Amino acid sequence: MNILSIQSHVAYGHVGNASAVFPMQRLGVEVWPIHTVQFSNHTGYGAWKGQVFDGATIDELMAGIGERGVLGKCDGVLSGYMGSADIGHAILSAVAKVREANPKAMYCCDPVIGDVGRGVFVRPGIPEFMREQAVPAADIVTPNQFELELLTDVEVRTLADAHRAVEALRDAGPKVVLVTSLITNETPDDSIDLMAADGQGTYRVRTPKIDININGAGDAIAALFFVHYLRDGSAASALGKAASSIYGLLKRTKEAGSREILTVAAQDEFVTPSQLFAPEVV
Ligand SMILES: Nc1ncnc2c1ncn2[C@@H]1O[C@H](COP(=O)(O)OP(=O)(O)O)[C@@H](O)[C@H]1O
Ligand SMILES: Cc1ncc(COP(=O)(O)O)c(C=O)c1O
Repeated sequence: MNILSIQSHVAYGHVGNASAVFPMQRLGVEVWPIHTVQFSNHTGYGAWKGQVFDGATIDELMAGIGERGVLGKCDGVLSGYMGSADIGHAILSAVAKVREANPKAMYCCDPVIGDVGRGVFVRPGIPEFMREQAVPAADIVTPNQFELELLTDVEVRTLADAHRAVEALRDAGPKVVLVTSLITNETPDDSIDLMAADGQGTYRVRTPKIDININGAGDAIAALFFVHYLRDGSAASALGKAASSIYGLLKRTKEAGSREILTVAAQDEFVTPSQLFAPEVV
């Protein structure tokens, strides 16, 4: 399997492609990473150095890959944090090129806009771009609860609200939705939920909440969910596997007291999670 992964990259630590690429490789996937930025470290540190690339750079790399004649072998495109609408347009043009060469290729869009604690943290224009262009073009989307609410205008307080919002998002285009970090009024204080739907059903996984606040978990779970969905063709199966792997990864990270997720040291969690969480139909 070959996946084109267009995301931010950091030299030190694990967010964006630096969080998503290795877990996919560890699962045996050939990954073609294109970086939208190259920073020293993630922005959670408050200071960083490096460059933001532009749409033309992505177009150029896509043209080069196209010249190798391999786009027909690309099974999927994964995108994350976009940086600017210009980069967003280049990502959608990359998706179109891949689909032209392989009509069966899927596009998984992590519609990074913000989260419940921080609010919107992307540049002006990006929320509208996600809503009007990226989400309708995607086969799979992986919003957190904040992004789900923003993209659908549905306030999610109950499980029924979550169902309504997920169906509204599916009506907008993507047939598969994974909601991360979902807290409804039914979620116990010591737990965190994930929900996934694919038209065959809607499923939930509930794991313990770990006392850790870390960057890059969303990037890794979107990558794992995408790979497992492409392989298994089932949101329930992909949800159970991806959620179990991320829980194991974060548990090991907490035990080690690390500021960065243990993408390398805890890599066995990607293949054989130490604890398996089975999805329930909701
Ligand atoms: N503190 C935590 N405890 C348990 N699981 C967590 C925790 N933080 C993140 N996760 C897991 O990682 C997933 C992705 O995290 P999320 O916060 O949505 O990503 P990000 O903010 O990095 O995009 C969550 O759905 C959850 O399964
Ligand atoms: C460049 C870059 N990409 C991606 C991320 C992903 O962060 P998070 O997992 O918190 O959404 C961050 C977070 O700091 C970042 O700095």
